[in-house]
Amino acid sequence: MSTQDPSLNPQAEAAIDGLQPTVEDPQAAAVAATPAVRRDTLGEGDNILEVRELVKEFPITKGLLVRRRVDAVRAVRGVSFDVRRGETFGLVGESGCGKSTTARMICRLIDPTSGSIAFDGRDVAPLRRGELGPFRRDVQMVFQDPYSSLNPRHTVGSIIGAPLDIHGLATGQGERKRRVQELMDLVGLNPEHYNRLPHEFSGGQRQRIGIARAIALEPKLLIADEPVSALDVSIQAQILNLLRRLQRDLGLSLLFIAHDLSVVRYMCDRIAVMFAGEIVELATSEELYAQPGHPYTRRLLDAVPVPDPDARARRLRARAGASTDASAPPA
Ligand SMILES: Nc1ncnc2c1ncn2[C@@H]1O[C@H](COP(=O)(O)OP(=O)(O)OP(=O)(O)O)[C@@H](O)[C@H]1O
Repeated sequence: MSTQDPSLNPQAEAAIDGLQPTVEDPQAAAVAATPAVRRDTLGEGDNILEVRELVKEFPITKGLLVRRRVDAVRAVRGVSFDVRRGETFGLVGESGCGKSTTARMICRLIDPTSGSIAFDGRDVAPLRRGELGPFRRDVQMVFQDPYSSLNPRHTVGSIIGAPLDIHGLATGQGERKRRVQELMDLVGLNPEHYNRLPHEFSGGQRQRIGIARAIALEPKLLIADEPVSALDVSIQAQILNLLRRLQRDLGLSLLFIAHDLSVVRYMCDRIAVMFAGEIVELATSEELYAQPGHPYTRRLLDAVPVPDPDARARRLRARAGASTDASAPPA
């Protein structure tokens, strides 16, 4: 798989690919068996993105000389949702529920098995690599791990400037440097550090580099895949504030992916809760927190830390049954 971006360390993909399936859990099966409550709002409003019945199966093959498909991991099982222009839409669920796979399909980093992805009114799911040019400019991604998603041998200037080069948007070296330094300033980095290498920056600063690279092409939709999970708690709020400010100032639509409902609540207008490759609930932030409709959502809410002596017991209860394995999902 190629993203055509030399500044993107292949480990960024490997970090997502290397996920280990979690242990199957009978309690999780009981949760999944409960009928899904859907306060769905499909088809309303001015949508920048419309995802319908998106499916991703990863084949499981056997054989040394001739690979035979024996089964498939159904990572995403018919997911549908809309992202409205200018809104922050949250996709939340535990590790392994299919959030990153959904994001990677929407960006067309991987091909969907079936389903449609309408961006700005046009279905991009059937487009071939060579036909994705303008779409690649309009949809950009911020990755989870700022340590492995930046090429350690490239300077910050070349990392942030790479999308400008690829899309031929910088007319000369001076113009390119001016634009990159403008972006560095916008995300709170010192423009003087243009020639520094990623290892000279802290985790939070590296994530700012990743964000500057993602907004370099002035995208319409930014997909942030767990952008603060790898950062110290003290730094997380700074990066979330930066994303909120950019979203507001640049008029971005934001698809925000997280496993932590407390983070999503702070960021999002509407939230979709994913479980075992499906969306089990979709509601506005206020609705979801005031009246969670699905038992799984209630368990995720139970896991949110609260300054309460009983919180630990609730967290342990939630953790006891909160793992899913997409290769052997609940019935
Ligand atoms: N390339 C792949 N080949 C086979 N299975 C895969 C592949 N990529 C992901 N999976 C499986 O698909 C399921 C969903 O993975 P995905 O990375 O989308 O989950 P996630 O919700 O984003 O988790 P996390 O929050 O840990 O990133 C997992 O069971 C994972 O092991």
